[in-house]
Amino acid sequence: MNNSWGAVIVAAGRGTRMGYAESKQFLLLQDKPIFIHTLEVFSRVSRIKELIVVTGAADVARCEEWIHKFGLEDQVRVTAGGSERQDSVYAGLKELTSDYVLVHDGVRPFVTPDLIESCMEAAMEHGAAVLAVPVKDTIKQVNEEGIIMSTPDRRSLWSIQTPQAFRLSALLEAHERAKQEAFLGTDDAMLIERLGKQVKVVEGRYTNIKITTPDDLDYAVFMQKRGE
Ligand SMILES: Nc1ccn([C@@H]2O[C@H](COP(=O)(O)OP(=O)(O)OP(=O)(O)O)[C@@H](O)[C@H]2O)c(=O)n1
Ligand SMILES: C[C@](O)(CO)[C@H](O)COP(=O)(O)O
Repeated sequence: MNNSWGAVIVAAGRGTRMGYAESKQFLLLQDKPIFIHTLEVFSRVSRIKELIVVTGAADVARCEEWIHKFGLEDQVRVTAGGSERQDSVYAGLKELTSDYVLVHDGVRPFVTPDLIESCMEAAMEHGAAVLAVPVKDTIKQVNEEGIIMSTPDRRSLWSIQTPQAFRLSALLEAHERAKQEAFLGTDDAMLIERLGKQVKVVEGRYTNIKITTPDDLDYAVFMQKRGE
């Protein structure tokens, strides 16, 4: 079995929860767009031979310009995404020819090569793997009236991150099934899980945040200053 690797970096969201006119993946951290920081980490993992950025159709040209400006043009291709994250991932998958794929949020710039590689190793052993961290808070299930219904055992709860790694053929099949059945998931592992397949959880790091809201951006600036 061959083990060639590609990666899809999704960067086609609007950043509604961030609340800025500019999409959050294009905001600058130390004079560099957030998605470029993310791409630079992936470009340092030598086993990844195909690197696709998925962005909004109207942003393809400026993404290509940034990719050129930061010297990544030999490693990275850009394609247009869709209205949901899942559509964007699918658009990226269709560009790949590798045996395995990593899917990663363009707005998780603090991932590191060692985390990416540990996810890749686990996917080659188990077929599918995701990074995650154990939840630190007590989690409650709450009903529409704001009343606590249950307290799940925290020892079995993990906060799921990206990258998420899969055999490309399996993830394409899972996306096509989800599309046919009008199922929309919040991550790619869900699409594999619903086909009855196992996904291995690999312990990541709390610093691998997704920049979602303005407080995450403050934390990202702090992390950059600290040299993460
Ligand atoms: N149609 C979409 C929606 C999201 N994403 C990407 O998926 C990642 C995680 O999504 P999220 O944090 O939800 O980003 P947004 O959709 O931009 O944010 P919001 O939900 O607040 O609008 C981001 O890198 C985002 O650019 C994407 O490529 N295509
Ligand atoms: C894929 C993901 O980053 C895993 O935590 C997350 O599910 C994306 O979710 P969002 O709804 O797009 O924030």
